[in-house]
Amino acid sequence: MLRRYILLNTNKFVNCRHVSQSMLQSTVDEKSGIATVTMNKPPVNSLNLEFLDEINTQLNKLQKDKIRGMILTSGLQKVFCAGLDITEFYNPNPDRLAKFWTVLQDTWLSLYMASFPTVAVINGHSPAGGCLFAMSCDYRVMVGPKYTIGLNETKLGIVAPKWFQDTMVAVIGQRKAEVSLTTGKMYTTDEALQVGLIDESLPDADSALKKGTQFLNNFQRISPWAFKMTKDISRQPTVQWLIDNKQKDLDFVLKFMQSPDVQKSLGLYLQSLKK
Ligand SMILES: CCCCCCCCCC/C=C/CC(=O)SCCNC(=O)CCNC(=O)[C@H](O)C(C)(C)COP(=O)(O)OP(=O)(O)OC[C@H]1O[C@@H](n2cnc3c(N)ncnc32)[C@H](O)[C@@H]1OP(=O)(O)O
Repeated sequence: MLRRYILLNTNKFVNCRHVSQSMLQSTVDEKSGIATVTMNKPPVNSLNLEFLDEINTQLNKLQKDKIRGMILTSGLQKVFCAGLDITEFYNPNPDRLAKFWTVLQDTWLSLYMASFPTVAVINGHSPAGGCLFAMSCDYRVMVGPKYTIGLNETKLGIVAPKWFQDTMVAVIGQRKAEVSLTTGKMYTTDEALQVGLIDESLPDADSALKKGTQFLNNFQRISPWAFKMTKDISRQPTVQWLIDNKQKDLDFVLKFMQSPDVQKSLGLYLQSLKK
């Protein structure tokens, strides 16, 4: 493995393994075994087929490398992740859409059930799929106060799939999730903290990264096996539906996304984004 000194987001030089450099940068601190995975796909880290594939491959690699923890963050100025790339849904090629959705399912399962502890350092806006990724980590630290986070699918005229919804229920509870999902609510950092969607709010990215690292350091004294078993038991009810219904979920999406009404809503939403 290539060893070198590189500059991390913390502006400190640390001795680390440099794992990859493309849309995703991943570094592992040799001493702590903590990986920092930085999404860097301008302009907004939207999740298309290729990007998701890269994220999933990296998560699987980190698992094999037996890292001790992971921070997921963004290298962009003001966006953590804009969610799924809407152009994957608009006038889709059915074969590509099927691949895209399958890789999304797999990436979510890899992240949600990661064998190592994970922290999302949310250093920018985090709508829809971006919020799903953040909620799938074990801890969320968000840079405030100006960014927003939430599952806004209804505002696009689409529906958050059951496993997106269940992930939110697991974080903020049934009642709050229901109101949040039906209204497509995007929370400010303060609101997200109040409702329990994030665990901490920090004024800048450096202190958020430090806080995330502090959280991961808790696990130095915890057996990785005990951690993983506990997480599996806790998260099993949320993942089991997708594990049992991957094909049904895919069939739903293929049908739903090719319906004229949904295409019309998506077209209007894309236009409004371009404006
Ligand atoms: C029985 C029911 C079963 C249901 C089965 C169906 C299930 C379907 C589920 C579908 C689930 C979807 C989840 C999603 O993630 S959908 C994506 C939702 N994302 C958003 O709504 C975010 C939209 N973006 C923004 O709000 C903003 O861009 C931002 C993130 C706040 C950043 O703002 P900023 O001002 O910095 O940037 P711009 O808005 O100017 O954007 C720059 C360019 O990027 C393009 N863009 C933005 N977001 C996306 C995106 N998600 N996908 C593709 N492209 C995106 C934007 O158009 C600009 O492009 P331009 O430079 O060409 O103008």
